[in-house]
Amino acid sequence: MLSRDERMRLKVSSEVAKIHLENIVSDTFLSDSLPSWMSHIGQQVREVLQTRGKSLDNLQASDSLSASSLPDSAASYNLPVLISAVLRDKPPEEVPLLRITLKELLSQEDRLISRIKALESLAAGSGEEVKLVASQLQLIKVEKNKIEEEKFMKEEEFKNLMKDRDENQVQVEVLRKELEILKAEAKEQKHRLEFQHKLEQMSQTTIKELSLELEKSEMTVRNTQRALELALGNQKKQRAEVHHTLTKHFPTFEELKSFLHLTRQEALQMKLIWQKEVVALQSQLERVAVAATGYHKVLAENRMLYNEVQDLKGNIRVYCRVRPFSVGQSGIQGIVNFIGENGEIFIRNPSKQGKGSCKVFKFNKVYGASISQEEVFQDTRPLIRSVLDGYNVCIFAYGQTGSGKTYTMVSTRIKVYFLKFHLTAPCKRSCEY
Ligand SMILES: Nc1ncnc2c1ncn2[C@@H]1O[C@H](COP(=O)(O)OP(=O)(O)OP(=O)(O)O)[C@@H](O)[C@H]1O
Repeated sequence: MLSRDERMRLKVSSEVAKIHLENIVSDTFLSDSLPSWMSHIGQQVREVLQTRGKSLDNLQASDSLSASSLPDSAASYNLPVLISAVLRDKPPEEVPLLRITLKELLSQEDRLISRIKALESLAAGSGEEVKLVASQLQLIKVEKNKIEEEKFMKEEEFKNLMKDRDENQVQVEVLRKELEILKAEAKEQKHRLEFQHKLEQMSQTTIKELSLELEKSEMTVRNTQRALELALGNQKKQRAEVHHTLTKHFPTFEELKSFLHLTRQEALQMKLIWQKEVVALQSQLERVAVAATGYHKVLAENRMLYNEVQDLKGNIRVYCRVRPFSVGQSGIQGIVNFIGENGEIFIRNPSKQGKGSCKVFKFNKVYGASISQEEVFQDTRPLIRSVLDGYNVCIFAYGQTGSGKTYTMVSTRIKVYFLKFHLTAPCKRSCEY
């Protein structure tokens, strides 16, 4: 009797074999490239196999049957019947080909049956295998524990390695920084050395230049020495010549000496005379100085009196000047009727008749239209003198536009008029503007 598990395993094996056989048959007979009679045979084989499959299912369903109870030649037992059934209707020329194909099918079926048997034997020995597998499982568990321990150890090692790596990284960082510092120092040293090298080069060139200059100056000294020696020789010669000349002209020198002595005596006498004259002049100067102080006093008094007179004449004086008609106004009749000698001017009003037709105005002085600039400036002369004496004076012109203010004040001949005062140099400087 087969157990339920064994039967299931057998069913699976037979299903696999069936599918395999079906595939072979369909590959062989149902291809589109085969002739129609071969496809027909394939179809018949499939049907036969399906009926066999059904019988197998029936076999598994009934518990009274066992796989071992099947005869070994069960498949071959049915196949000859099947072959004879298939070949019965076929023409004789197709039979050999079909026989070969069916032989192959038979051999494949045999192979499948032997595989089913092997599977049955496997199912029989499964208990022992389970035990084997359990022992192997135990061994595997032991191995697993070992592996886990190893794994733990490795993890610990890994952690230690990581720690070491971190420490090493820190050290590497420190070393890198030190390396950078060393690099910077090396760079600085390199710069310094380069600078020193340059300095050395410069100093070498300077030394060379100096040595050249030294050589030049040595040459110059030698030349100068030679020139000096020459000059000394020449000087000696000249001195000898001078000595010779002196000895030659000695009598003339004696004459000159006596003449000089006489001249000196005369000069001394003259000096005495001049001294007496200077004393006399000094006394005269003192007298002149006394007279000058008196003169200055008198001059100051005179100035004071003069300015007092100016004050008495009036601190504010008003002069009137009548402007002549210009060239284009020759046909117009003037309104000035009469100019008096004491500063009166009579103005006529043509729009009025009788008493109110003439008005009289009084000034310090009235200048007529024919009066020249010199005459006007002559009257400012006393005021200019007061300015020179240190008094403040202001002269200004007043009148309507075009009445001749600028003409009167800033004549081109004003400078000429100033020169007529015959001023002393310092006064002249202060007056010119
Ligand atoms: N006494 C004079 N004789 C001849 N020409 C004169 C006289 N006075 C003025 N004029 C002429 O009259 C014109 C006007 O004179 P000026 O420019 O001096 O007037 P003003 O009063 O200064 O005028 P404004 O107020 O516009 O400056 C000028 O052409 C000037 O040469």
